[in-house]
Amino acid sequence: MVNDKPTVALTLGDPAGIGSELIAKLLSHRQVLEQANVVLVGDEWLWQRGQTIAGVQVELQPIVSLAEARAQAGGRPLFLAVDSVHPEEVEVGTARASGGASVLKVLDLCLAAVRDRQIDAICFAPLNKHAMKQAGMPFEDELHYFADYLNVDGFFCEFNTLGGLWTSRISSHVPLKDVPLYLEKGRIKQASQLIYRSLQAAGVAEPRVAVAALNPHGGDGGVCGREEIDIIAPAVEELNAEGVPVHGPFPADTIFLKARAGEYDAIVTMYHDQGQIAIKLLGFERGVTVQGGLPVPITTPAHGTAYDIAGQNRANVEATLQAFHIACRMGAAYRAEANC
Ligand SMILES: NC(=O)C1=CN([C@@H]2O[C@H](COP(=O)(O)OP(=O)(O)OC[C@H]3O[C@@H](n4cnc5c(N)ncnc54)[C@H](O)[C@@H]3O)[C@@H](O)[C@H]2O)C=CC1
Ligand SMILES: NCC(=O)COP(=O)(O)O
Repeated sequence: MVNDKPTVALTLGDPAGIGSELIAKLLSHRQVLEQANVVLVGDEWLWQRGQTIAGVQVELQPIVSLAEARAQAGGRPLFLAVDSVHPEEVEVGTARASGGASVLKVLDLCLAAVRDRQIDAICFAPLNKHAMKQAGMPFEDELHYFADYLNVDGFFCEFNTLGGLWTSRISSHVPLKDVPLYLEKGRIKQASQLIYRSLQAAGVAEPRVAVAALNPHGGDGGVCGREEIDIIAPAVEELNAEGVPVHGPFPADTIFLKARAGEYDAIVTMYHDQGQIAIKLLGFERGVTVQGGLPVPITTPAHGTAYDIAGQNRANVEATLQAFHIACRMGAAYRAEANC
């Protein structure tokens, strides 16, 4: 029987990491089933292993295709079993091509289903970019893979969220030495516009967005680098002139203090660790990554595969729970948009 809840696909992530134990813990939370029709997509043996590690037992209802997820939803979480990797191909705590290929196979199924509106959102357990590259993924990360799969031609970037604070990025999973190559006025404007509009769509009428500088002390008048003067400040000025009121550039080592004090809703960061170190220090257990700029909702915890603790039942499930909550909210909006 079809109900009003969003239908959210969960995946087990990289089979050598903490994903399967996290999803077992997640599905043992009663509130999860109240929020959404959940469909787990993954290998049966890996799901069993996750439950054993987590010390939980959750009854699932098998389905044979994501096309039946909506109609079958109602009671227990649904389970679409796939054959993506075998136990002997997995060494816990080690990145392998077999693990990367498994992740890609499962994600492909989910991407097609969310694109075709058979489901409303994806929340994936941590994957491993090294393993995915070993499996032949030709992109810098999964976000580029998703964008390619979904034929996205606009700007996209990861958003990292912690409660009410969001970040977007000019550059992401690239070597630090290449970061300046990404520092273009156009990209800064697009990353600012994307987070501004996304916050508005999420109900923040007038988002307060700050743009971080690149260099120490915001370049210190040009003696510590000129990107602020030549690129970032002109981008901010143009944005303001075009009706996107963002502020900055601000020295990156202190702007998060202002955000923590509640002065900003979002910070546009110039590179991965500039935002992630701050966000993870502010709340490692609660951080979520939202795949920004895609036409479909996809979320994941901000932490990774944690190979060092995989299989030990030490993985904290809180960030996965938060990622699931956000997937539910975004999935409900995605579904409502289709019904308009
Ligand atoms: N959601 C996703 O798919 C993400 C995937 N990654 C990928 O994960 C892989 C490993 O990345 P790392 O930089 O080593 O970061 P990581 O987050 O996997 O691990 C960093 C440290 O945090 C700890 N940790 C992580 N999650 C935890 C949890 N839930 N509970 C308790 N402790 C936890 C780990 O034990 C480790 O000591 C990389 O391939 C990266 O690309 C990274 C971030 C997000
Ligand atoms: N898989 C999501 C992801 O990698 C996001 O986290 P981060 O690497 O951007 O920190």
